[in-house]
Amino acid sequence: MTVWRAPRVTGPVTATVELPGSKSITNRALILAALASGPSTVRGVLRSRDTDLMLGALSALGVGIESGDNPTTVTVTPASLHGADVYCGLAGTVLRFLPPVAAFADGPVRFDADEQARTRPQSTILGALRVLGVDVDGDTLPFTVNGTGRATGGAVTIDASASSQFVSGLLLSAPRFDDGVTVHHVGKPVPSTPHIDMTVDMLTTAGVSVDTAEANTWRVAPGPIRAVDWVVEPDLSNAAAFLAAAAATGGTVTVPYWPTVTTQPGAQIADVLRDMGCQVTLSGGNLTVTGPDRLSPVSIDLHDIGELTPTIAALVALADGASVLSGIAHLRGHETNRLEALATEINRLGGKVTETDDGLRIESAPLHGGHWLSYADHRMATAGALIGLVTDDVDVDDIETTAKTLPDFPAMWQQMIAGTA
Ligand SMILES: O=C(O)C1=C[C@@H](OP(=O)(O)O)[C@@H](O)[C@H](O)C1
Ligand SMILES: C=C(OP(=O)(O)O)C(=O)O
Repeated sequence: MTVWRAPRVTGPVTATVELPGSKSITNRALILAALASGPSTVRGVLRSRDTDLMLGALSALGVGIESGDNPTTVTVTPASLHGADVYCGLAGTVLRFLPPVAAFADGPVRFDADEQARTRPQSTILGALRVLGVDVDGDTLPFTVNGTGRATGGAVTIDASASSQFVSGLLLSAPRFDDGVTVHHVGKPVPSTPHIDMTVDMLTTAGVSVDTAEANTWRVAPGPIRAVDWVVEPDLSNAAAFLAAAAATGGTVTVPYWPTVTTQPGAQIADVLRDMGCQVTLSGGNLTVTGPDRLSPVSIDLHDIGELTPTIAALVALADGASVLSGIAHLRGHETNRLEALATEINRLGGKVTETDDGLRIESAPLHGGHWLSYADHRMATAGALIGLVTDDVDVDDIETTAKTLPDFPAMWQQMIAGTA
């Protein structure tokens, strides 16, 4: 594990930063392509730990996965699926999207993952699969889905308040079940609903009928999944850390190829930065953020966009005044307990952060250097980089963990600040 001295600037950062593909779109496109009625090409594929784990797992199940000289273009050829060992790393999208796919293998599919993944919520999707007629051994990692090549499907009621990925995972494979799948959610509100919209949108693009007329209910009809040549948008949640660098330094950062219409929750970083006093423009596909002299604090419900929390928490720790981030109790089950981790690490550098029932209260305080722990969480590592950009002597532990979704992060960050004082 490398301890990385976060590069420090004293002037405004000015840069254009091109982001690789979205993790969430890549892993959905790969699943839909693997279950489709013919071969597809996926362009703009993110190559990172989470997406390479998905590629590896699909290949182990028998799906044809090919990429030529350009690793971001992948041809996926569906095949009958067979039993396999699937390793999920710490990837929620692999942990929750692949067990339903495994129902269609003709033998046992054994799932395992990183030690840290064992505390992430998982049993909900396994219980749902049992209701849908799938034989599953175990409720926690490691577990086995005993695929038989087909499954009945039908209606299932789950509590998806711990993760939207339970809903997305069931919906992505739903058309392959004999009777389709209807998912009802009962419980506290489902977080990250834009990610469910992304799932529904991509299923619809692949010719699948999804009925969302009733609140908290998703009905997917059985039927073929059309082969689609997918083009993956840049990862807007990963873009957030770079845009936040402009906000923190009074600089200007542009991210090209910003989609005008998207289901990615990361797009909402534009509104958050505006609320903090940044100028934000979208023109000709370029999203440009210019930071203010002083950042304003914000009180904001992040329930829909929880994945942006580490970046926003780091940024509001640099603002003038107290911010409250709410609606994110479910982050305690993300890569790590993100509420505890953010409070601990910002406080270690002199910050004033308290955990609330469903979020964080972050007051302004002068920050100083120190060791920033990453907890194997890519977004904790980038949050440390952001604070270190404007704070002397911040050492970010395990910077390699950014490879979960952005393997080139240290080089991209360095390139962003090249030429800045
Ligand atoms: O479906 C997806 O691609 C994701 C859904 C969200 O999960 P939760 O609903 O568990 O927050 C998000 O935080 C995660 O990064 C990606
Ligand atoms: C919560 C996240 O990841 P995962 O897909 O592993 O849930 C994230 O990337 O912020």
